[in-house]
Amino acid sequence: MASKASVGTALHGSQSPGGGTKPTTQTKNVVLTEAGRAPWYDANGRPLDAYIVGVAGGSASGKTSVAKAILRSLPNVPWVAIVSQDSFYKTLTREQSKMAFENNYDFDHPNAFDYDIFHQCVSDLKQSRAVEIPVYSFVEHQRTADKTYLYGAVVVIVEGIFVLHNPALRSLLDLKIFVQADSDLMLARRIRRDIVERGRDVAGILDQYLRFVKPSMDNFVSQTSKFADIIVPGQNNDVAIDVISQQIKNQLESRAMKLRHELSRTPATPRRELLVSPLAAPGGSLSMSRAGSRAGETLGALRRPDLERWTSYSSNSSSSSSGAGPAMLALAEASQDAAHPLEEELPSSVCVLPQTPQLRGLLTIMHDLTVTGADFIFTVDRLSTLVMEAAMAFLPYKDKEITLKGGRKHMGTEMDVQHICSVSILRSGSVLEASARRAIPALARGSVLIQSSDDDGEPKLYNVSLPSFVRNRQRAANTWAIILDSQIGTGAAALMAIRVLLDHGVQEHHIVFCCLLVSAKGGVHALHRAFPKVHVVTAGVDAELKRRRVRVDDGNAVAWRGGSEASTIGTIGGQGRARRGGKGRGFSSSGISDDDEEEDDGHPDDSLEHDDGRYEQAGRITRLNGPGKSEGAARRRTRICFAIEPGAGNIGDRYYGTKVRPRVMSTQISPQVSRKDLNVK
Ligand SMILES: Nc1ncnc2c1ncn2[C@@H]1O[C@H](COP(=O)(O)OP(=O)(O)O)[C@@H](O)[C@H]1O
Ligand SMILES: Nc1ccn([C@@H]2O[C@H](COP(=O)(O)O)[C@@H](O)[C@H]2O)c(=O)n1
Repeated sequence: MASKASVGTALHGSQSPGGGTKPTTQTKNVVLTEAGRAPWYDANGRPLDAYIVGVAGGSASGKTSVAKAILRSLPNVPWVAIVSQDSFYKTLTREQSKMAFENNYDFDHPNAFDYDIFHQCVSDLKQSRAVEIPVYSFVEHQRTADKTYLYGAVVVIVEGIFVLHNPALRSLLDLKIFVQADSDLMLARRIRRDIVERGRDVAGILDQYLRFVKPSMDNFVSQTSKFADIIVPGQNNDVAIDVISQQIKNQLESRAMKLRHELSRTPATPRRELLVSPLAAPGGSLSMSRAGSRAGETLGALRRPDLERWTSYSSNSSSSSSGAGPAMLALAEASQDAAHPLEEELPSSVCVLPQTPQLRGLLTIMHDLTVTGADFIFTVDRLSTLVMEAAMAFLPYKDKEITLKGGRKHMGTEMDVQHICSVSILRSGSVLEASARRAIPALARGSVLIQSSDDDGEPKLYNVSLPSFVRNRQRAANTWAIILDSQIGTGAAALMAIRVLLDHGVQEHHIVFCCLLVSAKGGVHALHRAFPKVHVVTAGVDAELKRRRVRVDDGNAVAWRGGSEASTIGTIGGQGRARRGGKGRGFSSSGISDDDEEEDDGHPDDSLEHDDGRYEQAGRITRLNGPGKSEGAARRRTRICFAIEPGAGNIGDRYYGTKVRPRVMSTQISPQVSRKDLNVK
């Protein structure tokens, strides 16, 4: 008889093999994802509100059915969640539970619900935070031990008999709907549903209906219809659903963010190209002979301001000591031999490994597109190890007494973290994973799959996979997270990954971002502006972030320079728009004009575009269709993207030996519910 509600199971009652009916598991907390989630935060990293729809009405009026119909009408909205008020019934005492099984407990009084946790949950979802929703069993009249993890919904539909009753809850709703149905229709539906899905018998249903359900409808529920923006009939409501879905689409469109170009803007710092990197010498030659030859060329090292910042954060944390300070200071002292020309060009949160001749040598191999795959992998692994070792200095340490030979005591240190995980930005972040685990064997692994949209170049979040301690808000607050990515260009993916962790409750100063390469003129500035407490540790810095025209190869952006693949960080402009032959929507909000995203400007495919609008051809040029192309296939097969210069190519692709990005057509985030489960056509 007992049946636990869990997400992802059938949403409707089913026939038992014997032909009779049996109560089935049912829950209404579902998420359906069809596409990646576009940025849900502004350029400062502040989250924008999710759109919250409230659906109230009498029991069996059709609230859940209306919620599902709205969900079906929003196929292009990536993540839509339905949350049921049932999840927030108060926990019953033993006595109350006995009453419930005897149909003597009033589940239709407003006091039957725990509005505090209900409000907190909806408020968290509105602020795009991850939540864990209680799972309720109508058969047991209790919450089960399970919880449903929910994260990433762009639209949240909250349904329940008292959704419009509580003023605080009402104030969270962007759209208020009341479903109206005749009481005899509601009773007929309820009898059938409660027998099939909730394990009840007719006598009990009628008894409960007359004593509690009907009076509640008359005294409380129907009164709340006056708060509704729209009254929807409980049947034949297609037109109403259309109107509602159009309203939601309009609202979402007006909130859409365009961040990529904004993040790629060159910060207003003086040009010091000769001082930026030995790899950024005039003409783009990779000059090892310059490595370490002048103190002025040394890139920024782990710097004292970072240590002070770290120390002040860690002293706020009760569990941390400043044990890492001395280690960091030692590293910093060792690199105090030179003034760092990039200090002005890199934000203080970016820590660049001391540019020793050895490190420059490794960076040179990584930048060299002619090295063998084995050499490249070997080099990337070594660089990853160096980066990870440096990153360890940002973790908290505490005193630890040990016993030496002969019984003497000695005070040492040990890492002081409750939970720690790596989060790879798939897939190029995975190249650092092995080194991360070598440095911290207990490291739990997580990942986020972020890809640039073919349509508008914006980063899209397709999947989030985090250890269970990050999915729990309390434990997430005590978690340290090391984000792994091979390079930071515009900073768009980095910003998104950090936002995901913050949404789960990981503290900003507990996040360390590890990468092999950043662009001095790229998104690290935007990253610092948005999240100044996140430390970025990198092996190298390249000078520029360049707009580059790339060929589109089967949906993957491939940039060509001298016949070799260059590093493409993100794209602007898209196949879809070009195929339609128009210029598409301008990106006025991000400052990109239609001219910026035009598909044909008469320039070669691998030309670099300077800030002043000049174009430059570098290396041997491989033209796709020759200069001056204006129509047809060439138009359809190029787009603008951003690339780090000089760049090391797509490090993930070079490491894994293919330039094909993981393609995600549609994906689901936990809980796993398919359109089929929802009977979505
Ligand atoms: N428009 C409709 N036409 C036919 N049956 C419906 C309709 N809307 C709901 N029902 C049925 O009524 C029952 C209760 O509907 P539901 O949407 O679960 O109501 P509520 O969430 O308000 O309790 C379900 O068995 C459902 O299949
Ligand atoms: N253990 C419970 C809890 C609630 N109910 C009834 O459910 C109704 C609300 O759910 P709807 O899907 O119908 O909106 C409410 O009228 C309660 O009487 C129950 O029977 N047992």
